[in-house]
Amino acid sequence: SSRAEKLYSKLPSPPFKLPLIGHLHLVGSLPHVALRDLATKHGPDVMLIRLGVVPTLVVSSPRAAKAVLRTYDHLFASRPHSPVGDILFSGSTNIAFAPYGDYWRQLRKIVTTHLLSARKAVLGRLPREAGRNKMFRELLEINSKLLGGFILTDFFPSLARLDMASGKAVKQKKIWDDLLDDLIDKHASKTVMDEDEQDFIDVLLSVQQDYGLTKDNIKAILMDMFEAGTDTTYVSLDYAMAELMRNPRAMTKLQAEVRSCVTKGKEMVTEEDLASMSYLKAVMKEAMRLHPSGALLIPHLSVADCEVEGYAIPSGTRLMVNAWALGRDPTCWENAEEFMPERFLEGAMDAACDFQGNDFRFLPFGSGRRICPGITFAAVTFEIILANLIYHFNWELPEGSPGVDMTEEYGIDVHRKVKLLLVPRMV
Ligand code: HEM
Repeated sequence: SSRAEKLYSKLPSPPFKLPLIGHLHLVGSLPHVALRDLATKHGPDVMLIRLGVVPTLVVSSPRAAKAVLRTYDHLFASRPHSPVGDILFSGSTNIAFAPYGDYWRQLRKIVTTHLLSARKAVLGRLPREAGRNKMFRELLEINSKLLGGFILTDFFPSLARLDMASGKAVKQKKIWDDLLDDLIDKHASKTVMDEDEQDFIDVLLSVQQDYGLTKDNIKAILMDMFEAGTDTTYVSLDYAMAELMRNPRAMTKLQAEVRSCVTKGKEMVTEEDLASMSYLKAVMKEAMRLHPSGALLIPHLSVADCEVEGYAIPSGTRLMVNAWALGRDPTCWENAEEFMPERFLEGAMDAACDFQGNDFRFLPFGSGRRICPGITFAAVTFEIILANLIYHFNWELPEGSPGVDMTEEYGIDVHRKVKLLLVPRMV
């Protein structure tokens, strides 16, 4: 509307806006980096960019992040409509894309009370038929590209039906459907079992009637869990290993801690051993500070007018919070670009910093109503896997390796482009 346009025109905004595509040409292949650089010059707290026809508020300072994710969290807790999300998640009926409202609230309740409270690993109990895991990985990778937030359909809604991404999404959805229908049917025909043996699918089926979920709803939730619960954790682990290989001093320290905290002779590190591993937890935080896999979180959408940093923001504004930029802001972190897990240890400067959304410099899981519901699950998974990798092996780069390549690639999660190739040596 012309009123909204008037308000948008008052916000700081980068120059070089083009007709139709807006600032899209400035975003490039690594949007979190490009947006940080643009923000530094044109709007360090908030700036307005036009992605195609869509006005988007980009938040890049802790103070502004606190305004949109705490003070006005309730007003920014919705999601923009995504044509690709509609196709993949049957009308965006998954948690991550559902608009703010009763349906979303109910799904959050289901996952927090039934799925993520218990210790159930999503992939651990999937059938391991040949080829299936590989197919899952490929599906997840394509999904990630489709959902990354910088695809044409999102910014030129009128083109949605013509766009390639939609075509790909339709194909993609068909493959997911076949896979999930088969899994759900197999689970539905199973006889009652021990509660401990239930996986995510069993649990969802057991509450399906209470919550009035359709099969399509269940499939959308499962895709969310696979998407959010596997790649993000895996990417964070990959970054932690990559940083440890680049920082042998930190690796040595972690090895010493892990090996001393586990009872001698024990075969695996288990959850009970983790409590005393403070350096391990610091390594996890530091890897996520430098490499939050959701670099720009998931886009939010405002549902009412409000004022941020002195600017009036109209209802219906898309919001991106640059968590990657917050974690590297040289004005709020000492040696911001360096991998220094020590900063999070007791007695150090950032000892009190957690990733529960209370410290607005550090938002790898977001904050407020849309905060990741999988934090605890992700942290335990991360710690247990990294601790076991370190407990059993010394890791080396292959002979003649030029070192670890940290080049990034953007998708719904930001990941390293080149696979990490390491040689394990039994301890
Ligand atoms: C290291 C691992 C993980 C990271 C870095 C991560 C990060 C995030 C981020 C940044 C968001 C968006 C927050 C926002 O929009 O403001 C998010 C949302 C979400 N995450 Fe995670 N996540 C991880 C693991 C998991 C796991 C293990 C699960 C579940 C199995 C999960 C489920 C979800 C769901 C369902 C949402 C959408 C929430 C909503 O829109 O209400 N995540 N996560």
